[in-house]
Amino acid sequence: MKTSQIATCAANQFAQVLYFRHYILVREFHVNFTFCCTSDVTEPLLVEVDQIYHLACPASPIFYKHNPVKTIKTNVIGTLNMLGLAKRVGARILLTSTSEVYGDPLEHPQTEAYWGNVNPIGVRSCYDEGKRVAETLMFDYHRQHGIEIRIARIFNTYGPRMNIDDGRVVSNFIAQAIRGEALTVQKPGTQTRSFCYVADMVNGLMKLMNGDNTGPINIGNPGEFTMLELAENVKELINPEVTVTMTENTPDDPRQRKPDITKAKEVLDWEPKVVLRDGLVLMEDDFRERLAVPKKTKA
Ligand SMILES: O=C(O)[C@H]1O[C@H](OP(=O)(O)OP(=O)(O)OC[C@H]2O[C@@H](n3ccc(=O)[nH]c3=O)[C@H](O)[C@@H]2O)[C@H](O)[C@@H](O)[C@@H]1O
Repeated sequence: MKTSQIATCAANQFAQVLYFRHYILVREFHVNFTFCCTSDVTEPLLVEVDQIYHLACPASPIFYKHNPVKTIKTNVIGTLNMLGLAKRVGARILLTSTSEVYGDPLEHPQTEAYWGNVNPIGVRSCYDEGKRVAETLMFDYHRQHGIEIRIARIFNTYGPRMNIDDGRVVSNFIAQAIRGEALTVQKPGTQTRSFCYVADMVNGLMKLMNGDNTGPINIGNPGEFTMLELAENVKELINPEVTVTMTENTPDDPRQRKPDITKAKEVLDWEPKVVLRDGLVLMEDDFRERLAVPKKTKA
């Protein structure tokens, strides 16, 4: 029996990420996937589906901080609408939550049992607290109405087809290196992130959707890098001639982030396969093509 699925997307900037996720789903995993990107999930959606990938929300801090009211509406009203849809048609719904629910974590690495350290009134709160409310709504609908839910906590995803001007660190550094511009490391540069290649991420999401566990489950790559280390890797792999410049950071930037993926391994039999240096090269190829800057051939 064919399963009909939709994926939601609320903002143009996230559509790029969603697009390549969808592209990989269809081309690499050969699933039956009806892509239904509404212009705005804060409006009700009337479709008949079996599975809902609720991905909607701008994910780049620059974009979500640009319109915080719209961001939190997407997380709260958008999630309510998608849960309403799931209830009406009896669909299973997967929410892409985020490592941001752990805030600036005091536990390291982060397990799903950690409740987080989040500023409720800061400039990132529209996203962090928005996703926390979205998780709450998912579990309330599950307990009260018996909706089948799945929650993934995504840790920094990167890969080909990402918006070149997305503003997040991997796309920034790769575009800067290709253009021969200085890599902008935000201070202090010792803050860490764990970067997961998009194909690994999509594989994890699909296993979660089609498995038996509600989650929340961390989906991420435990390889942890400081932003200075990331810059050095990009420089070495893409353009050894570029410099690294230190720039001002933004409020509430988490100082460390690394997923404990024990649960994903046990429950989903999933772990990431692509190491950062391989993923960066795959992303470089795609960015070079779109920026029309071919790789220099050695003389
Ligand atoms: O994937 C996640 O877990 C979450 O992380 C992101 O937030 P963040 O990790 O802060 O994403 P970036 O903007 O890529 O920043 C990562 C680090 O790089 C630094 N950075 C960013 C941009 C830049 O040009 N240079 C630079 O050093 C930032 O200060 C930060 O410490 C977003 O909030 C969400 O997309 C997502 O849910």
